[in-house]
Amino acid sequence: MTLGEIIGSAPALAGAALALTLGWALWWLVRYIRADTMTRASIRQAIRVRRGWRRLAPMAGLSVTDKTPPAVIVAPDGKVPKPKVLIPKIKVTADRYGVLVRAVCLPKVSLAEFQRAAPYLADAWRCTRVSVLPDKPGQLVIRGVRVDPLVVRTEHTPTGRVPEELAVWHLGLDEYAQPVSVSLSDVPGVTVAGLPGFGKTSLVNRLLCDTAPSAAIQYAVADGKVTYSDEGDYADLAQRAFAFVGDDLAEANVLFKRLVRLRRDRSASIRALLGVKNMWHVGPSETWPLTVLIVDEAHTYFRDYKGSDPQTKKLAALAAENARLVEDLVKKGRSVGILVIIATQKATGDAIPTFIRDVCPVGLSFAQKTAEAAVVALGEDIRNWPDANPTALQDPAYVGVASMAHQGRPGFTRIRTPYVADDDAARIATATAHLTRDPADLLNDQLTNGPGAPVLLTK
Ligand SMILES: Nc1ncnc2c1ncn2[C@@H]1O[C@H](COP(=O)(O)OP(=O)(O)OP(=O)(O)O)[C@@H](O)[C@H]1O
Repeated sequence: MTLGEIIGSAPALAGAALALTLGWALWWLVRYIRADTMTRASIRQAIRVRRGWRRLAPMAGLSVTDKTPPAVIVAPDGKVPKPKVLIPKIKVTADRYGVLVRAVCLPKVSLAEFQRAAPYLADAWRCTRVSVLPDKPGQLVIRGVRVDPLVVRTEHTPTGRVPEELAVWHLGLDEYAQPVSVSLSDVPGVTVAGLPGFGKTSLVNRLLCDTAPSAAIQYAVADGKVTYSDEGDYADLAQRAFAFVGDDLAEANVLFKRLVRLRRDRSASIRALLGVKNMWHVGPSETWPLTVLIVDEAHTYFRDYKGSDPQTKKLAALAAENARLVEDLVKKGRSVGILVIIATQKATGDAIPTFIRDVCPVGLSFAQKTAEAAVVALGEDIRNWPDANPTALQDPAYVGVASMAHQGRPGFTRIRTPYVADDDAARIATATAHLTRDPADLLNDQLTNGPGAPVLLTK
């Protein structure tokens, strides 16, 4: 191409560049207009972060001076080039809650330096909270939240579709608006505690609504707050449960025994029927469903009855046996696909006996009144994490916010759980009621009609 031709095509090139720029600007404008108010504010924030980065980074100690002279030591005019100040390259994206900044590390400007600078970045970016975590090798991800995700109420409308992953409980958003979920395949027991009216039922509703469309899960409910199944929080969900008991200790005892028998029978037959020792190696199925026992207002079933009259003694014996049976399910149920969820609003040691609480790998607590109650709910370690202590969640703004302990990980995570309306829960339960089966019947069917040698079941 000759110089003349290049000069001749310049207007066309300039036109193409202008069209591209206009197209890009239009795309951004449409994105901005279509976004909700919170996201718009974050988009403006992201622009400020990008614009101000070159000045802010050196001031926050996030730059490094490259003193090595370039290949040409002395420029033609005789001046020695100045050492170069390098600053980490960043890429900024925005969402409803704030900005996500990916930064490339430099020598001596890495995770520790960014973490040290986090409070300055939070001030400069007008964020309530900034966290810095490693991303890919040599890269970091900085999360800055403009709005505290814990105080923004969210809602969840269940789809009624079979979940892609049954054994995942999507709990909500953490304090950096990142989704938090727990894998139920690793979890034999979950405890949920908290003052009345702070969101325990809504949390359990979400699990039920999201998983109920699958035939590979069955539920049993013991609700200590009611006497009959048509009362209380689980009234609408009862149709999707293969067993339901109210506050009668003896009835609960029968249900717990029934489930311990199922646990034993599954243990005895799992190798013959599934060919594995752990159900999670093949996953739950319609014939071997994940069996979830929900014990709400657990205090009713486990509390310490004191007194020497025959009636009190009988109740004390039943309560002690109930605790032992539930402990059996939590300790030995995981590998055969039994999960126990224990909820309580009482914050005394006998609401969830410590020998049960300590074998539940996941513990959640909504607001609590006292430090002792927080320890009862989440264990002694919560004393070392004052920021995450559920006693700090008593403000009405924190209805629906829980602090979570996850065994195997240090510390606690605070989670904004979404509200699930009772009507939605009822709709899902009605639509999926036909999937309800007793797992013990399913097991017996398989043993009678299925492959493998007959297995001796417990009496
Ligand atoms: N995640 C949430 N987000 C916003 N509001 C919520 C949330 N969960 C519950 N609420 C509000 O709090 C009210 C009580 O919630 P919920 O019944 O779940 O509390 P609870 O802890 O189960 O109480 P109780 O122990 O008395 O059963 C709900 O009707 C709703 O208005």
